[in-house]
Amino acid sequence: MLNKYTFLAIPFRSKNTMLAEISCSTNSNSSNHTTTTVITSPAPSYTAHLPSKLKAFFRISGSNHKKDSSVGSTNDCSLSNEEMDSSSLTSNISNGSEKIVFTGCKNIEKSKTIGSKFLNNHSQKLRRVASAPNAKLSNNKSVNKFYKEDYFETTNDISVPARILSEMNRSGTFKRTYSSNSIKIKRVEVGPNSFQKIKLLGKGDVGKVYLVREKKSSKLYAMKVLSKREMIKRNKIKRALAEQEILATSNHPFIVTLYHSFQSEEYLYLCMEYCMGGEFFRALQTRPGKSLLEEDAKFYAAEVIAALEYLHLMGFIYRDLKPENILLHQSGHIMLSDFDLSKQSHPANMPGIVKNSSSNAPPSIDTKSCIANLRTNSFVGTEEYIAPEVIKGCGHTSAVDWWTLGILIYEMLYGSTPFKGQNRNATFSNILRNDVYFHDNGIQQISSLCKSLIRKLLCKDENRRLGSKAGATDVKTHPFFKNTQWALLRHTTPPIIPQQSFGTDTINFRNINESFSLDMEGEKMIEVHGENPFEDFNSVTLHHDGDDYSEEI
Ligand SMILES: Nc1ncnc2c1ncn2[C@@H]1O[C@H](COP(=O)(O)OP(=O)(O)OP(=O)(O)O)[C@@H](O)[C@H]1O
Repeated sequence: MLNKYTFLAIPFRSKNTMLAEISCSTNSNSSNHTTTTVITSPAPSYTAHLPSKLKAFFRISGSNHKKDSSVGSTNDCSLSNEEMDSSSLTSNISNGSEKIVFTGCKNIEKSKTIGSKFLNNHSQKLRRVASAPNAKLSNNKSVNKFYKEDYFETTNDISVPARILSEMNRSGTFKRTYSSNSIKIKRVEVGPNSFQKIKLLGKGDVGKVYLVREKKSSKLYAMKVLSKREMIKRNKIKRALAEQEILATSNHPFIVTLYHSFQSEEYLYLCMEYCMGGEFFRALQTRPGKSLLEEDAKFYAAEVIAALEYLHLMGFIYRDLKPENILLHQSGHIMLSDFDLSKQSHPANMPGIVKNSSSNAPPSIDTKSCIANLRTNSFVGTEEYIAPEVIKGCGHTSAVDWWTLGILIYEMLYGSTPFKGQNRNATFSNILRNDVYFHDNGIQQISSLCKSLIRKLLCKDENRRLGSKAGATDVKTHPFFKNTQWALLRHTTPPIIPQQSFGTDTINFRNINESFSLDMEGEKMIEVHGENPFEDFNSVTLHHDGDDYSEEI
């Protein structure tokens, strides 16, 4: 007997399409079942046929639903048997050319059949809008332009509520919603002078990341400041533009949130959610043997897979997965950051459908097809994490992300990467020639299922690598993840809860000396051949529903 039915809706780029993780759990816990489906949700009228909890859950463009449910919560989204009975959860409402089919019923077998039928019949009709941000523009003005006034003045009408939700602080969980309409993009509402610099959190080769406080709201943010001069010198302009686009387009619990992006004469600014827990890398370094227990590693691997699945669906290859780029939210959940090496497919393809031959479970999503047309040649990545096809320089695809996942899982368990050599050439040679070797790490016996997963991810032939057929679905259905409740990840307590940081103490970050200070006074416009090469950098402010939990100091 089915007693819980849980949903996690993830928007696609098109506001009319969602990816929904549907978890059904039965009284006998053994038959837990999770599936992924695609829902197109074009017209508010369809909601009339859905039970009220689902109405709140799928907030569709034009509908006036109360914005009170946290997506994926077992509490607000589990339906009682009566609700399931009374509303006959199967809705198939046609509205002109668009359809919404929501599958679900008390009887899990029936649900599966309906799901399969829908996906088979309608997979060709799912619509996606290529490269359009997953959000509504608040007005028709182009937000792509370089507004001079933006970086001199702070507007007075920032309507960001500054109260802390005590529940959020107690539970440490996310309050944001992740529906397609939960972001509103507006012309940028802040500039460098709107923030007070508190501390340097990290630095890269073209920029620095600061903990800053917004003067008006007293909220803390992480501000990435990129030097235009350095970007021009190092030919990294395109990467900065790509990073802004990916951050502004993404709306996922495991991907760092962007709030503002803007530029001054000499710098680009990305104002992001401050991940108080610091780098996952640092958390790993402080563990015995710099490693995690297998079950704990499985948890982080699952969150990373969920984030990669989303990125691939959006048409992005991440290309730089490593513990340094995984940040920890104060709740302990991961947040992928640093998208300057990511690559976007223009346009992303429609997701395909994978039929599940082994059981009568409904089909799953094929994320591989979303970026099947994207093959790129640049030599990017981090030495120990680079995939063989990148070293060979014969072009690479989204399969590189599954390779890096294999390295990451190995590193989480063994405290080091599998192909590390004495120097760069030795490392590359190991990557190309050596099989992965599982030594005794002296701490725990790694299960054969886990080793099998790693071996399959670290397959040198990208066409035979796990993930090469249907993307994330291949990886998620590996028996190692048999007990993983994909839809409930966000509501699972993470193995490491970062030391609670109070205000600006940055205890989870190492101390970095600031060798030079960013001088924001007296800036000079940077031009190349009389043109502003950063003209296409989007200066925007993004309002997210449910963001009123940010810490106020
Ligand atoms: N949102 C954030 N919250 C907290 N700390 C952050 C955040 N973003 C970045 N950092 C810190 O700043 C460091 C550098 O950030 P990031 O890797 O994005 O910069 P980068 O200049 O692109 O570096 P790289 O040259 O390695 O690509 C991170 O490793 C992390 O310690």
